[in-house]
Amino acid sequence: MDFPFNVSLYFISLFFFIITGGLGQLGVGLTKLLREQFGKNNVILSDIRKPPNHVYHNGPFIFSDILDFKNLEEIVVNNNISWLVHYSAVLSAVGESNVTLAKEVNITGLHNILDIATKHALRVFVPSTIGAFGPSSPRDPAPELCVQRPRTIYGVAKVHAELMGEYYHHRYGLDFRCLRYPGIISADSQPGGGTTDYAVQIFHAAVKSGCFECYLRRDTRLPMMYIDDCLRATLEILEAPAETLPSRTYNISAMSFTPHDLTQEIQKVLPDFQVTYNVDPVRQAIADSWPMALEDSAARRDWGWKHEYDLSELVQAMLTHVTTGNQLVQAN
Ligand SMILES: NC(=O)c1ccc[n+]([C@@H]2O[C@H](COP(=O)([O-])OP(=O)(O)OC[C@H]3O[C@@H](n4cnc5c(N)ncnc54)[C@H](O)[C@@H]3O)[C@@H](O)[C@H]2O)c1
Ligand SMILES: C[C@@H](O)[C@H](N)C(=O)O
Repeated sequence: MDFPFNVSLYFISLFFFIITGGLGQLGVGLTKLLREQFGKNNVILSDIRKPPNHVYHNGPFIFSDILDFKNLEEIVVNNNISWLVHYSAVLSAVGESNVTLAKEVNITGLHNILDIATKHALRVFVPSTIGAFGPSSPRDPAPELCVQRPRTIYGVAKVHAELMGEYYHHRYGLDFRCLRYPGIISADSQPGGGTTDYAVQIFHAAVKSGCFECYLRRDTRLPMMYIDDCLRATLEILEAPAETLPSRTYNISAMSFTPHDLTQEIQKVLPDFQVTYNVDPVRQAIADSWPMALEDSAARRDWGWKHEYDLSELVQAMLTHVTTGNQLVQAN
């Protein structure tokens, strides 16, 4: 039978997305990717902050505080939302300096998201993190299933999110999907107060001043990923047919490195670049409790996950973006 239009596109366009906490390091990039795939007006970016002009003019933006249940529910209903990507969070370092806020946003906020998603039959994506592991988890690598006793409020809330999402999936049939992201490295968006932020800041310092003071010890090895890989993985798990997902929470991995490894790789391009170390005991203790690598064979097997950026490609991409971005700023 012939159809007068492309049936797969027709079905795809039935998805309407909202991204919570979308003005952070990851949300604007994911919004761009989703809009390319599902249409500009079918993806609403939301946050509690005012967006910069280029974001405001690029597609639908709305104020949404995840702690305001009624307001969020109204947005979901009025916009016929079918997919909720939950990016709002208080990250690891900021969480330790404001535990009350982290509990509210990362635990109470998550409850609101899961209840609204269940009530209105939404699909929901909630990212987890390497921070969901703790000092008693296997560290090199951390498998999908193992002891998870994190020592940060951020990590405790993420384990709670994984378990609650999976519980709602089994109990109420909620289509819950979750990836444990490594530390994410991006050029044109700034990190929001985590332990892995140094791996973004170092590139800006290398290009701007040629020197950087690192708050982690030179031998602190952590799993990391370039933002393009992270966002593509996210799109891939959103698009994966439900029957291909025997798990609802997957590790994804790309590379692991120390500040010293990263410095040496940057020095291949900028030989005069210098790094000094001034260890912050809070962030060092967090990093020491996290895995050095993630084991991600289930994602590779179940939905074909494959990273594209290793350390050398990451450094080339970041230096190119940061340098070009700086030149654009100077030219304007
Ligand atoms: N960036 C990483 O390296 C990384 C790694 C692992 C997991 N993750 C997870 O990915 C998600 C996105 O991370 P990110 O780096 O973009 O975070 P971010 O800290 O940069 O941004 C979080 C956003 O949440 C918003 N927010 C805070 N309170 C809110 C509230 N009450 N209502 C609505 N929005 C609120 C903030 O305004 C901010 O824009 C988070 O869940 C984070 O835990 C990030
Ligand atoms: C790793 C991740 O969850 C975040 N970048 C943090 O350091 O808190």
